[in-house]
Amino acid sequence: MNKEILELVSKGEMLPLMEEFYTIQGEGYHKGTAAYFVRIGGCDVGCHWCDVKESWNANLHPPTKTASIIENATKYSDTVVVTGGEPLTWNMTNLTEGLKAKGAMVHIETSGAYELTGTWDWICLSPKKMKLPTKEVYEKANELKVIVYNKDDFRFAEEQAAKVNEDCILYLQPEWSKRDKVIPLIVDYVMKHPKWKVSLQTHKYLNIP
Ligand SMILES: C[S@@+](CC[C@H](N)C(=O)[O-])C[C@H]1O[C@@H](n2cnc3c(N)ncnc32)[C@H](O)[C@@H]1O
Ligand SMILES: Nc1nc2[nH]cc(C(=O)O)c2c(=O)[nH]1
Ligand code: SF4
Ligand SMILES: [Mg+2]
Repeated sequence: MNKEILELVSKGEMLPLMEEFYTIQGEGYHKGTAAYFVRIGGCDVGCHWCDVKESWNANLHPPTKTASIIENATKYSDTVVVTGGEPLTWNMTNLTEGLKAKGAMVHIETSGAYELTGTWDWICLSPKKMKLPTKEVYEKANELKVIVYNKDDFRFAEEQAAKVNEDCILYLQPEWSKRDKVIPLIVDYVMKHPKWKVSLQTHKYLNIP
């Protein structure tokens, strides 16, 4: 990236866009609802089971004018889900304010590991052990979505639930490759601890993006 582009990216006026697609939100509270997904490249959290590792290296994704992302997304849907990669790697103020000015509801999928920028109608916080969320995102999260890969993740889930605000909706989501093993554990756990709900990656069962 040349100096001029780097400067625009640092201001959030350009963003490394990996892909964008109109689909059905597969996970969490809004699952089943049509939404336009904007996937921004760049993440150094390093989850070994991440299902979009191709997103990690921001340099592989073309710096794209935020104004054109906004223009395009709002043609498809009045709900835009910003994901990645880790969207909070970047300054989200421009993108979210532009989308909201066009009347869109703006959601984020985030690990919460970096400063919370942008104005959001819905924050899905999916915390990761390697890089814990910031204090602000625990206070503002609308849903907490903990990925269950092994039994220790139930302990981690409770530790994270103790940090979020009291209105935050609590989900346990099986790590995809371990689903056969962990789904029975999650079902059992949710029946014993009904403040939690199950979230599945329903788009993978529907064979949609
Ligand atoms: C790819 S991440 C991108 C957004 C952000 N970096 C994050 O982790 O929240 C989108 C969502 O997918 C979840 N996820 C990623 N890989 C997964 C897997 N193998 N099984 C289940 N959920 C997964 C993440 O925890 C997150 O909730
Ligand atoms: N359909 C669909 N729903 C999703 N919910 C969160 C996703 C993500 O990767 O952030 C995702 C995704 O990739 N596809
Ligand atoms: S934080 Fe999100 S994008 Fe980054 S490695 Fe973990 S699941 Fe993947
Ligand atoms: Mg996904």
